[in-house]
Amino acid sequence: MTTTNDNTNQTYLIRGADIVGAGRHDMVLQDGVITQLGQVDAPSGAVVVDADGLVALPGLVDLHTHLREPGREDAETVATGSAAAAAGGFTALLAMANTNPVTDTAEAAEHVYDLGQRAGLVDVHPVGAVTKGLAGEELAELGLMHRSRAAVRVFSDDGKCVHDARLMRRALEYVRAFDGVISQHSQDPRLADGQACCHEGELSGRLGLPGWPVVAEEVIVARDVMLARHTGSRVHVAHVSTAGSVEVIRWAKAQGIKVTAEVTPHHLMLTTDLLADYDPTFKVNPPLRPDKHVRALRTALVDGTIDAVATDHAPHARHDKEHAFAEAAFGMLGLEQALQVVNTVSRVDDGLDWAAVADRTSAAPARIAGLGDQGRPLQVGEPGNITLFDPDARAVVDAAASHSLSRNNPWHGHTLRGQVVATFLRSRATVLDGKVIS
Ligand SMILES: NC(=O)N[C@@H](CC(=O)O)C(=O)O
Ligand SMILES: [Zn+2]
Ligand SMILES: [Zn+2]
Repeated sequence: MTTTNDNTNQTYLIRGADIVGAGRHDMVLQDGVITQLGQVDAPSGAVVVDADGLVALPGLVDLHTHLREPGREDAETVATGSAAAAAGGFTALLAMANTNPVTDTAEAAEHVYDLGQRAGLVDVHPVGAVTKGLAGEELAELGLMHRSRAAVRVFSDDGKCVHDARLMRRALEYVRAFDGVISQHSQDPRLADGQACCHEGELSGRLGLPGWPVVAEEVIVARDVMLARHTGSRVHVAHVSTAGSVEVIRWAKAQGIKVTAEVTPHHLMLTTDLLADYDPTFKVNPPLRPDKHVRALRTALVDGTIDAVATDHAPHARHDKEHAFAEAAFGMLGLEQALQVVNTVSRVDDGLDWAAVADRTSAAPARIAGLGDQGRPLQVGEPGNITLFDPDARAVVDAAASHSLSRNNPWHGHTLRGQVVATFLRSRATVLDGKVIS
């Protein structure tokens, strides 16, 4: 699918948005940047967007997206994933390396980068694999990927844990030279064996499903923060799911260790008891956890122990997902509902104000990934990367209405709060009136 945008030079006047960090103002977007802020007259030829009652946030940045191209274009392509991202208010995403072939060379990274440019709806930044083929045996070409056109800065074997401590140490040392970061899928393969498919606890016993214990995650988080301390490098904990991991990260940050962390929308809201019907939609890695962990994750997001919300958008084709629970693929969609979930959760808890939402969904992930022109405050002269969000809308999620090629949407049928109304990428509308512009 080719996407054509003929609105590149269009000027927009966003009328009366509640601009995070700036108050209620009009905003003019032109030539890639915010050119005016305040009470302004419509420049000639400007498209006026009535933003009364809408919040303007810096465009969202996702540290953790699975686009399935190359290899599984039946589940997602760079173009369809980009459309889902734009619809969700994103202006940039990091595309995980577990494609086929794996993104473990400069050429592979440039290929994904170019597909993102061609789709033109969000900035697609490929994540590079830490080890060749994600096999956990030999470091991939980290330096070459960084020096490529794709300028890779985030590396991850996500889907698999870099469990060899010596390899993890070497990877951390390697990326320090260019302020890169290793994003770890924290899961000890000996504590969470190949059969495990849900949280180990009272429910897994009752359902007769092999579970994996919280400690399988926590031992790797603990090990990695010590390796980060030893090397002075940056480690990022992907999809934190347990209260114990939060404690370790909180401690490590207090020591000045360079650790950052992300939590997914689903781990902020959904709990393990959804598995009672053996619905594989809710099968995900790491697994949904009991309420006690969900509460710890929310608290950690509010107090900043967890830096960012990241979707772990993991599309899967029907024939991989619609199986008996034990055989179904791990993963769920997340791009289109992420901001709605954060809005829903933070309304309930009353913990996150809009400045904090903007930080956790945009500024912090942009900083972690080293994306200089994303996550910037909404001020004159800054890039026009903006999401307009209606915080009070209520929408019933319909999986069939997704831009994703896949339908494994855990929010299907849920009523969530809020709705993305418009998204602008460097002043160009990628979404208007809730519709992706293609
Ligand atoms: N999250 C998942 O359950 N699945 C991810 C891999 C991963 O993030 O570990 C996938 O690629 O499908
Ligand atoms: Zn993972
Ligand atoms: Zn993932």
